[in-house]
Amino acid sequence: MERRMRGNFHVRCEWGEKLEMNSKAYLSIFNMLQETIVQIVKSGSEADGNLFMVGDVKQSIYRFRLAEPMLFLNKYTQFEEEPITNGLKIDLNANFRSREEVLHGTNFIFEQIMGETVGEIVYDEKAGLKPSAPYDEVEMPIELTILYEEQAEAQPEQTETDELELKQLETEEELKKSQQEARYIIKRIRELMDNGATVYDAKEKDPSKRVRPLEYRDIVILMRSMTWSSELVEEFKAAEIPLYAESSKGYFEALEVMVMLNVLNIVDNPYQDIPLASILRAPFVGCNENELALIRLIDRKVPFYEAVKMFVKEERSGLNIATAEKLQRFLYQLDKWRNLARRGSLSDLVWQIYIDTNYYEMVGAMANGKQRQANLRTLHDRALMYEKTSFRGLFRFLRFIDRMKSRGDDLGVAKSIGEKDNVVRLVTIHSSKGLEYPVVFVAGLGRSFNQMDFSNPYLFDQQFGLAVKAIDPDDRIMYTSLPFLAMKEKKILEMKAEEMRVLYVAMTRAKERLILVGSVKNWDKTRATWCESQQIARDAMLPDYLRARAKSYLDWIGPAIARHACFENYSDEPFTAIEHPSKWQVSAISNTTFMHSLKTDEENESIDVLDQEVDEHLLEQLHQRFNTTYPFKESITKKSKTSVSEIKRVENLQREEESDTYFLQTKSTSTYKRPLFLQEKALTATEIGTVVHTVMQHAPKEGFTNEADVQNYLQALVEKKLLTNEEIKVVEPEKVLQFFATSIGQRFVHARQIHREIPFTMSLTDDVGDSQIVQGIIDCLIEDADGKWVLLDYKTDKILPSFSQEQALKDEMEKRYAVQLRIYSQAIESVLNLQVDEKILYLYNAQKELRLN
Ligand SMILES: Nc1ncnc2c1ncn2[C@@H]1O[C@H](COP(=O)(O)OP(=O)(O)OP(=O)(O)O)[C@@H](O)[C@H]1O
Repeated sequence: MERRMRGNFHVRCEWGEKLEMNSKAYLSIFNMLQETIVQIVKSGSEADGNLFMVGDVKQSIYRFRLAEPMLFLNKYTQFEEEPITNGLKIDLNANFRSREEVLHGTNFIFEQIMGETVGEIVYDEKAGLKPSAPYDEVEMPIELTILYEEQAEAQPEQTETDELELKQLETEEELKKSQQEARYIIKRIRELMDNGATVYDAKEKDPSKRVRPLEYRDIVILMRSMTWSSELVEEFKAAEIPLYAESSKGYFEALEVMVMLNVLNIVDNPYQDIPLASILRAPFVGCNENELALIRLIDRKVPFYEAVKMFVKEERSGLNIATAEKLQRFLYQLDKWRNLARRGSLSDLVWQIYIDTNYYEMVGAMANGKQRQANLRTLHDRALMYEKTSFRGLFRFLRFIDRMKSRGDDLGVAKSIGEKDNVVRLVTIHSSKGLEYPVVFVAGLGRSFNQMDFSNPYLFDQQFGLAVKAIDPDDRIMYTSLPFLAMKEKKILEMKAEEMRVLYVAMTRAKERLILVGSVKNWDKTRATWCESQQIARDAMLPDYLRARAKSYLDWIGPAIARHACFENYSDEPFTAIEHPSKWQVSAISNTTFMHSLKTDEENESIDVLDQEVDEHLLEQLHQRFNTTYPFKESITKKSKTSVSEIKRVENLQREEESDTYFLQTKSTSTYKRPLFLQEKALTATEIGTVVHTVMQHAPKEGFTNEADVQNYLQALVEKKLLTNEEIKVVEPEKVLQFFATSIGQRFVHARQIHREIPFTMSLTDDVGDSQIVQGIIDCLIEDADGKWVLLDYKTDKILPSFSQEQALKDEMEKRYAVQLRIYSQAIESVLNLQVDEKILYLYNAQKELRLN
């Protein structure tokens, strides 16, 4: 607190007789706690006391830190210019910073928008900025540039427009608002530089040196937040204008920091595959993906570190000698670092790694090199600071960093540039407070204010406490309560007042040139809305409702500017402008101006390529690569796992013998069990097949003596819940009985062993050598009385009369089921190690047995 007080206040303070302190302060960022402390330590009353406070409430932009502008305002209204009992008030509105255009323009906007109801502060004559700095006569109006999206004209001739749009889409890139604003700013900076823009230094004693050429360091881009910073950085990089973006995030995501932390992790414990792979890919080891794959192939199971060591051993005199040597050097270094980690200090180790790998110099040569080097220095500083604590060792340091990462504590990208570096700066409006720059761009003015705070179901207020949304637990509804609504309205107004002050801070940072940039979607609509303010009486400020409903800075700036004479070109109707000394230069630019034509680039490229001589070697390689056919082309269509029925189906299809003419399709394609209520209607062929199989699966070995016997057996199946009453209705008892009368039925009855429903899984290798996992279920395997093994399969196909001839039936059955039974017998032979002597199909409907070859 003492530091804060000393850092923040102009306080002449006597603490009893003992303490005398001179400090600098801004009352505008005062909060209740600070006010209370100051009230305690000051002496005397307001009229004769020793407290001196200074501040500009229009710059109070720290409400999120509980700064309370009302503290200032209360004093401001109570204190008098010629006080008797009150405090003395001195208005310091002479401005020694900015050119008059900046100040008049700022006054013009804020006189219209900042008021007590919306804005909390009255921007009157006393608050207005008075130009007092000596500048030359050059005129520099404030620039307001609106970037808008090109609206597609509504054309009745559909086809032509579509084609046109399509063409546009093909040839032009899509631009984000951040990119278009960045490109505009870049263009403007280039114009200023190319046109020999100058900077006026009023403080320079030698009058001949007061005017000097504009440099990058004189330019700042101010934004409400850094959300767009990466896009801006990218665009500036492409335009080759140095831009320094102050950022509080992204330290741990920076490539160089990640690589170095990986090195430290590996020094701590090399048995970490991913960090190790990352280091091997880093330029100081220099392996490529192929080399990493070769290392892995040495042994796929061992940790990668082991694989590296094995690779070095095996390949030192082998084909990959260059890779082995690289890795050997790395292993040697790693050993050295591991030794240092055990014996020396952590910060020395970090620095030694930078030296051994030349990584510090290397990142310096990369894009944004200074920033990267600063990031590495910060890591070293961290290690140094860590050693000053009671903790020791690399392992603990890494855990400490891990904890920081998981907590989301980012170090912020390290500051890499000093005051003297000649770069354009991108900073938040908040961090620009108190500073000044010759040329200021304020960008992103069309972006919506952040309203996140109001999406919670509760709100806090210093004055009114807590307001929550109402919850009806019975109906499970949450709705806005009246107190919540009232508090939300208050908070939104406070937020807007704060945003207004943020805009004020932004505009008052400029010494000479102020360039305001914002994007809108539809310029015609926006323009029309802005022009509505031309109807307002000229001496009146913008109405409360209009200022209160603003969603972005442009919603304030636009309607205010529309009343200035500079807006004549954009106004459809003539209007009487407010008479004001401010000078503005308004321009509206379509975003298409900043789109790079992709097509032209491509065309240029192709022309370039055509001009070049043909590289025969490259051509040969291209031919080879494009004409290569995959050697295992057939294999890619095969399933790695399949069922016997699937193989059967595929083979049958291949033979094109799905002969519906002879056979009724016995099985429907669906193999899922239908729900009971559907089954009650009528069983499908598949279901009938399943029922018959169940009956045969459980049939007693000795068979049945008569139909009643079969009927009882079926009933028993229902009782055991193996079948339903509906299902047994489709079973014809005489057909079941008949089975036992056939020769195979008799062999069944007298069999030594019977195995039924045998599931199997086996690997089948086809002619090409591809293996496939096959699964299936064998109906029945019998060892008959003579010790012969018989493979029996029940079939429920309906046989048409045209197959009354034994041979025709046999041929057809052979075609249909030979594959299946062949696989079954292969399975039995390989899994059970038996020799299948006979393969028999039992045709349940025809009540015939067929022996297959
Ligand atoms: N009396 C003066 N004569 C000449 N120049 C002055 C005078 N007072 C201040 N300046 C100059 O005006 C500029 C702004 O001054 P200073 O930063 O103190 O203002 P400030 O009120 O703190 O501004 P802000 O709060 O808006 O950041 C500086 O460049 C400073 O050198």
